[in-house]
Amino acid sequence: MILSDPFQLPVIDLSAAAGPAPDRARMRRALHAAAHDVGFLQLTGHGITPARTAELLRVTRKFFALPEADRRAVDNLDSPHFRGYTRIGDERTGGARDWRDQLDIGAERPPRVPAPGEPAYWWLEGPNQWPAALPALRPAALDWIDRLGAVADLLLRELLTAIGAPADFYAGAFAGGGHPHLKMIRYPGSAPDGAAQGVGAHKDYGFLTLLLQDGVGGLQVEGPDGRFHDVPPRPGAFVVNLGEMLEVATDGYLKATNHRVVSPPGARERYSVPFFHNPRLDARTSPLVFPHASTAPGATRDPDNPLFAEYGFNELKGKLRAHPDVARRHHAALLTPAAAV
Ligand SMILES: O=C(O)CCC(=O)C(=O)O
Ligand SMILES: [Fe+2]
Repeated sequence: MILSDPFQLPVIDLSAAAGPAPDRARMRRALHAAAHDVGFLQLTGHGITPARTAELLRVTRKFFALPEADRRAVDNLDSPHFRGYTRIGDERTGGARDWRDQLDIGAERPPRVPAPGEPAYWWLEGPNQWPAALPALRPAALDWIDRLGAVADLLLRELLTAIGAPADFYAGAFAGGGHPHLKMIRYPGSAPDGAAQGVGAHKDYGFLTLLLQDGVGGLQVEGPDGRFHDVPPRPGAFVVNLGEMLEVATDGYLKATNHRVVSPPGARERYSVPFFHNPRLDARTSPLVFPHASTAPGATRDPDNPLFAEYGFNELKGKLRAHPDVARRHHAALLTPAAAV
């Protein structure tokens, strides 16, 4: 007998949002269950064409194929805004080294250096660093941010409707475009010491993450049994997971789920591009008004990972922890937990 894998992620076809009412209702029921029970799903029917997706992966691979000097020309050590290139082994999750390199990109905005008394999270706003050796990257990345922002916005509205909340409850938190974040990532195979941590177990900081992964695999999700389960790549689908803000907003009714990436074996490379649908830095995530609020179990309480309702503090916590070299170089004064908030 073949047992079905209980961790096969639910597949949600977002095109049903514009379809006949019965299809829409069925999709919303499935979305409600996925967000409440698992916190992860595979998203199809999102309207991003295979050609556009292939082009983004092509430009991602090209960036990592540039000579090291061209990648180092946009080193994130030179950005107080945590933008640019992080070398393999310079990022940390759960206190241990991640074996990946990456390019961090956000909305292209002028720097907003916090004045005395203003929250330190304004450091997270600022210009990107674009690789001069690959001019095609900038338009491709900014276009992807726009398009996935629109998909994520629709998905969030469908999710809020699905659980009985007003669809536009968080419109104010995203006013002006929110604080989107795109990460182009390469996992360059196994580390020389044999450690398998591509990226360590973590939750994402914001509302929703839409992940494009290539065909290699390695992403794993923590199940209710506390074990990590593979999320096999599904061609044409984005892996979607809920971030800490939705867990905070719903007092744990919706789940931000731990996930990690196991390094590909040997010298095999894996590429992925998560898009993080984050609200404005100064958005205070108000508790969601919805009919299931009374059954919410409470958000996770982990002394090593406090959850902040004001989004900017939640992201700043993560960035200081993940990029200690950038933090030491530009933000030494923020390195005590009390200073960061
Ligand atoms: O590369 C992946 O598949 C996941 C990456 C991830 O979880 C993250 O960067 O937050
Ligand atoms: Fe993540």
